Amino acid sequence: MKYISLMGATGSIGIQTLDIIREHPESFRLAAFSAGRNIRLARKIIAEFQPDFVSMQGKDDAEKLKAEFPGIYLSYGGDGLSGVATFERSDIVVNAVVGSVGLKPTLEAIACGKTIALANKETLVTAGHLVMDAAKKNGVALLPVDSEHSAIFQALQGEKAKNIERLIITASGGSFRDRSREELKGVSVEDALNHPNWSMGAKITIDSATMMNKGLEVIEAHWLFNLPYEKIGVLLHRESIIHSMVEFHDSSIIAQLGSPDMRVPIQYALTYPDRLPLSSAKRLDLAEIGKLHFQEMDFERFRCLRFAYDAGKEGGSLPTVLNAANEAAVAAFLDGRIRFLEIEDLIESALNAHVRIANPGLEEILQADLDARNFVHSLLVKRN
Ligand SMILES: NC(=O)C1=CN([C@@H]2O[C@H](COP(=O)(O)OP(=O)(O)OC[C@H]3O[C@@H](n4cnc5c(N)ncnc54)[C@H](OP(=O)(O)O)[C@@H]3O)[C@@H](O)[C@H]2O)C=CC1
Ligand SMILES: CC(=O)[C@@H](O)[C@H](O)COP(=O)(O)O
Ligand SMILES: [Mn+2]
Repeated sequence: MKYISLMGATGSIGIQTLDIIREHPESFRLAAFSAGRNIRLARKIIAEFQPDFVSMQGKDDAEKLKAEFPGIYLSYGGDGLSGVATFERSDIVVNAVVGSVGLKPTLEAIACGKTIALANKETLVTAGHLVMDAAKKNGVALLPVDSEHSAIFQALQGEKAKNIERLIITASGGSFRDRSREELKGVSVEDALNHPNWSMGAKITIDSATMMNKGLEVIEAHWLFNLPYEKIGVLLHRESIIHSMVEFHDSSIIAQLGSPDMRVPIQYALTYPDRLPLSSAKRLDLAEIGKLHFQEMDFERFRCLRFAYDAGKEGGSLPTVLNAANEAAVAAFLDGRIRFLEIEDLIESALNAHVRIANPGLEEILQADLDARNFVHSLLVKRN
């Protein structure tokens, strides 16, 4: 029996993690979870899974639930997230919150020796050096949940890192993969949220459409697999059947395939190095699929991908700024305050304005994150 702390239980990854726990009650128990503002779903999760510890984003919501469930320990805000991440009984922490708010609790969970199942890529983009150093120092396993990284992790089982030629991260192209830059000028939020292959939270769906998601994933892969950016490539693959590949020195390529279903990589992170059946997963019928398509990535068309490679290569505090500016810009787009192509303009301005810090500590990272958000907000105020 593995005891699980789930950060972000009410989101897309969180709900699918609960599906896995529900399917395997003999293997997993939900010990603690956090939610943001969705108290209705949090209430249902408590009733079904009877966890020991729950945290809500807001104090009012935590107090309401405390009155309804007096037997459960309730907390809120940053302290609550820390409480979930470090909950004594838990063996594994699934980080499924969205954004760099996931960084501090991840570091705290690592300091307590918890295994981390990481969906929250912003954590590694914001402070990959701190997270990887802490994991190494504490002997903690960081298991990828992101589908591409899970694919690479699976392809690397039994392989030696020295034999890797390069990683090939696949990209669906997102909601606007067939539109020119000219056609992107007037796209709506609704159009952008219509991902062709995956049903995901709003922020990552917009990141897929701008291709920032792939940029964040390149940086995530750099940290998880300890490879230079020159060895990490991106390939457009519209079907999202091959979730990523590893090419070795001898020219062999190992790929992981499957229907686009996040429950597969989530479950693999929870069962690793073992596997369990997954009754709900749709099996691939390759004969029915017939053909798979691949295409070179266009860095002019997808400027955010170029920003991410450049920020990752330069390192220091720049990836922190890339991520924070992106979070602020995507939130503004989702609020209807800016147009789609302005997301990349805001990020570019924040990157240009940032005064670089070579090897930032946690306080400097948190400050750079805050400053980048404030910078984007100041630009938004000026333009209104
Ligand atoms: N969805 C997917 O298929 C994939 C997602 N990922 C990554 O996984 C992470 C989660 O994505 P996804 O599940 O789509 O996101 P969602 O937006 O669906 O869910 C986010 C979760 O985080 C909670 N949350 C949001 N802000 C805060 C906050 N400030 N404090 C505490 N909790 C908060 C939300 O609570 P509430 O809803 O209650 O407000 C919700 O539970 C992201 O980093 C994403 O990039 C990676 C690969 C695939
Ligand atoms: C499911 C998952 O891991 C997402 O990150 C997904 O990869 C998004 O798809 P694209 O970014 O390739 O459009
Ligand atoms: Mn992914």
